[in-house]
Amino acid sequence: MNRLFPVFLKLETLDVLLVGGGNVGLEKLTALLQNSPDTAVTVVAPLIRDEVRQLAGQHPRVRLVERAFEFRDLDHTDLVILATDNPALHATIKTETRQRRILTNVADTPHLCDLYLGSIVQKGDLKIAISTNGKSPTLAKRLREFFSEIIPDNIQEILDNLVVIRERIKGDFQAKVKQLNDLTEGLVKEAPSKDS
Ligand SMILES: C[C@@]1(CC(=O)O)c2cc3[nH]c(cc4nc(cc5[nH]c(cc(n2)[C@H]1CCC(=O)O)[C@@](C)(CC(=O)O)[C@@H]5CCC(=O)O)C(CC(=O)O)=C4CCC(=O)O)c(CCC(=O)O)c3CC(=O)O
Ligand SMILES: NC(=O)C1=CN([C@@H]2O[C@H](COP(=O)(O)OP(=O)(O)OC[C@H]3O[C@@H](n4cnc5c(N)ncnc54)[C@H](O)[C@@H]3O)[C@@H](O)[C@H]2O)C=CC1
Repeated sequence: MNRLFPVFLKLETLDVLLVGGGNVGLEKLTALLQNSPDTAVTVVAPLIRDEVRQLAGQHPRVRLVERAFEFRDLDHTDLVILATDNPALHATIKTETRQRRILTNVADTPHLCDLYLGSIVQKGDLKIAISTNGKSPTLAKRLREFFSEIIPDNIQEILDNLVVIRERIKGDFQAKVKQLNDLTEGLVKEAPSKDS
């Protein structure tokens, strides 16, 4: 059983610290900004890759701090992602964030993580987060590709229509729930095959 509890964070209301600006840092920053482009992210690292700089250039709330991590970087931080090439530093920072009760993801180090990043399917307002319980991020990535392919492109249209219908339906809560369930029943029923 996978005991992780999934949530959808309003990341744009939080202050995120990313320690490390190399390949792994770039991957994590990309994941954050693809989902929540206006997030305030402070990237701290002595060496920052050009791709990270480019990304920061496109996102005004990303701040680059070109020096080694200092404990004061944890002040006024809600969420920390560690992505340096220094595992001993990760362990030291994690001890401090634990004490300060700041949730922390340590890239590629499940036993130090309070949370894992998921593989994310995005189609307009629809978002599906996938976890393999840390067993195979590659399978999570393949499943993302699979779901992106099979979810119809008009899903946003369906959602937009449902918003209108949802606002229009009168009556008590139970009646509203029933109507919405009846309306959407066909969406999950298999389409009849040609010879049936
Ligand atoms: C536990 C977790 C913690 C965390 O990092 O958050 C973790 C851990 C580790 N990742 C490792 C490696 C790789 N990670 C990826 C990719 C992704 N990894 C992501 C999440 C997670 N990775 C969390 C669990 C998620 C879950 O439950 O499934 C994704 C989903 C989200 C994201 O990072 O944004 C993103 C895909 C996004 C997408 O494309 O959809 C690839 C594939 C690739 O890049 O093509 C590889 C190389 C192939 C391989 O090794 O499988 C290693 C070994 C490192 C080493 O060998 O040193 C560890 C450590 C270990 O397993 O012990
Ligand atoms: N590149 C990849 O896809 C993978 C990398 N790894 C491992 O992950 C680790 C990181 O890899 P990369 O991102 O490729 O390394 P990298 O060398 O590209 O980046 C390391 C980053 O950490 C920063 N850093 C180092 N000391 C710091 C400090 N004291 N404070 C703040 N920042 C500091 C550097 O300035 C740099 O920005 C390595 O140990 C690597 O072996 C594991 C699996 C895949």
